[in-house]
Amino acid sequence: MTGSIDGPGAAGPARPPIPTREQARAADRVFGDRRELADRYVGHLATSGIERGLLGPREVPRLWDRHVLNCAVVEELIPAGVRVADVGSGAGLPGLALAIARPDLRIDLIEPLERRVAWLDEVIEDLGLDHVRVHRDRAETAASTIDVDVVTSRAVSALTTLVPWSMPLLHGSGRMLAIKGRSAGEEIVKAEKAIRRAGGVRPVVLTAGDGLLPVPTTVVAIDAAPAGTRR
Ligand SMILES: C[S@@+](CC[C@H](N)C(=O)[O-])C[C@H]1O[C@@H](n2cnc3c(N)ncnc32)[C@H](O)[C@@H]1O
Repeated sequence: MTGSIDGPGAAGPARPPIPTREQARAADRVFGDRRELADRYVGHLATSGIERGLLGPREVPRLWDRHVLNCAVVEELIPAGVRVADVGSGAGLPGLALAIARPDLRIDLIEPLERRVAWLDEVIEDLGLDHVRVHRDRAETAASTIDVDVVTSRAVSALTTLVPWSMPLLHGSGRMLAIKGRSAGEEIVKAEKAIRRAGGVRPVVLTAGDGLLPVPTTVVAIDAAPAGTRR
């Protein structure tokens, strides 16, 4: 996914895509009475998100399924009322999709690029998402200011790099949830040492959105071991 959703769009502003009947049904289930906010977010992605190069114009027809719904269904893996940090949010995926679905969470978006941070701030204000903050920072330096229960990410880096960036934000308690592709299991094997070194335990491949999306979202979940119990 890295690369295909980035880079300035050559085309002009696009129209927000209308979801198919199946996508609308899934969106109603995931966003409930906040569905209108999700529509508005997709509108931002399809217009200013493309104009300002946060996504490529080819992504417009797949904003609902490949991006917003694919990310929002991860909400089913997140307990009620917890603090969440989204590493490398870009255009707010999965962080803003989760924030729309789950007003009970407190969400910190971590994104180093200024123009992306500015866009995220504007969208958050327009949608009235008071439970979301944006931090202009890199994941590897954010642990001094951020302490959360769940760390999410999508299309940021391979697990070998992502685990040492994400685990410190949990401060020894909680879970990282990384949206991954079909090779999630192989990535876990490759990252075995990095997971152990970062204090991660019980890496598993989960799915979210079963029965809701034609292709459920694949997620790597890794728990944080409390500092005194690490081997
Ligand atoms: C390919 S984009 C993915 C954006 C979004 N997560 C998505 O799935 O659409 C990767 C994002 O990670 C951010 N990033 C790169 N290095 C980072 C770091 N060290 N810490 C936090 N974010 C980083 C980039 O600025 C970019 O927005």
